[in-house]
Amino acid sequence: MAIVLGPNQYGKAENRLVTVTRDGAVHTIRDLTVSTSLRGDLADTHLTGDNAKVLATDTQKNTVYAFAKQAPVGEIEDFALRLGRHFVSTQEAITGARVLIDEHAWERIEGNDHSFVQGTNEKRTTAVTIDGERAWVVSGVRDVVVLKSTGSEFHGFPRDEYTTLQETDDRILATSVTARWRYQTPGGAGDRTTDGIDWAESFTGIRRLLLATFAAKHSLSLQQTLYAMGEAVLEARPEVAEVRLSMPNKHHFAVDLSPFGLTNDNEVFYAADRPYGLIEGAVLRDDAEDAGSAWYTLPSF
Ligand SMILES: O=c1[nH]c(=O)c2[nH]c(=O)[nH]c2[nH]1
Repeated sequence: MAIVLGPNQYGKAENRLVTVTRDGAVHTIRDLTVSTSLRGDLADTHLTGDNAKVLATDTQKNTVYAFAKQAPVGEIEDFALRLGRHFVSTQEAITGARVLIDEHAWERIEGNDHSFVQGTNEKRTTAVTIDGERAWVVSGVRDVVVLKSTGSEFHGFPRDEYTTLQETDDRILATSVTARWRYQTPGGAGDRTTDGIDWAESFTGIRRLLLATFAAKHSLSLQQTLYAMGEAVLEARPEVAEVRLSMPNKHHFAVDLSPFGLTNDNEVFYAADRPYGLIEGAVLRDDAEDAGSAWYTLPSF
C-alpha cells in the first residue's frame, strides 16, 4: 500500500473587488467577488514543502486587483478568462485554473451620479475553467427569489406509514433559484476560445427565460418546473449545452385558524425557512459536447 496525492488545487478565495469608472461626474461601479484556483505540477509543495512551483495565493490576489486597473474589467466571463489564461501561460508548473466570479447588483439611486442602492441579493456568476489550451465557461445566477401564489399543485405521491403531507391542488410555490449554464465552445470540443459569445446579452436573455418559465408553467411539482426552466433555455439559446439548477422549496404552510373559529382559504401562511425540500437537476442536449472539467469542484453540483 502506498499513500499518494490526489487531485488538488489552491488559490485565493473571495477577493472582494470594487471598481469606480468616472465619466465626468457620472460614476459607474462594479462589485465582484473573485476566487482563483490553480492546478498543475504541485506535488513538491505537498510532499516536501518545496514551494518553487507555488505562485503564492497572495500574488494571485494582487493579480486580480492589478488586472482591474490595467484594463476595463468588462464582462465577468472575459475577466475570468483573462486571469485564468494569464496564470496558465506565465507559470510553467500551472496547467489549469479555475476562476469564480460573482457580480453583486447595484442600482443607481435615481437622479444621482455617484450613489447606488443594493436592491437585491441576486448575483450574476461565472465559473471559468482553463485546462491547457482549453477553456470552459459556466455562467449563472444565484439567489433569485421567486414566488407564485397559485398555479402550483402537488399530489399523487406515495403514502407510507410516515406520510402526513396533504395533497394540494393549489399552493404557494416559492424558491431561490441557483442556475448555472455551460456554454458550448463555438468551434466544438477542440476550440480553445469561447470569445464569440455576447455574455451580457446571453445572461439577460437566459435570466428572462428562467423567470418567464417559472411564472407561466403550471406546476405539478418543483421538479417539473425545474425541468421546464432548463428546457426553455436550451430551446431558445443555441450557445448553451447544459443547464443545472438548484432550487430549495421554500415551504409556505397554510395556518390552521380553526382554534379561533376562523377559516383559512389559502390566505394566511407560515413561511418556514427550514427544513426545506432541495430540488436539483441538470437539463442538457443529448448531443452536448463533453463537459470536461467544466463542473469539477463547483459548489452545489
Ligand atoms: O414540488 C414538490 N416536490 C417534492 O418532491 C415535494 N416533497 C414535498 O414534501 N413537497 C414537495 N413538493
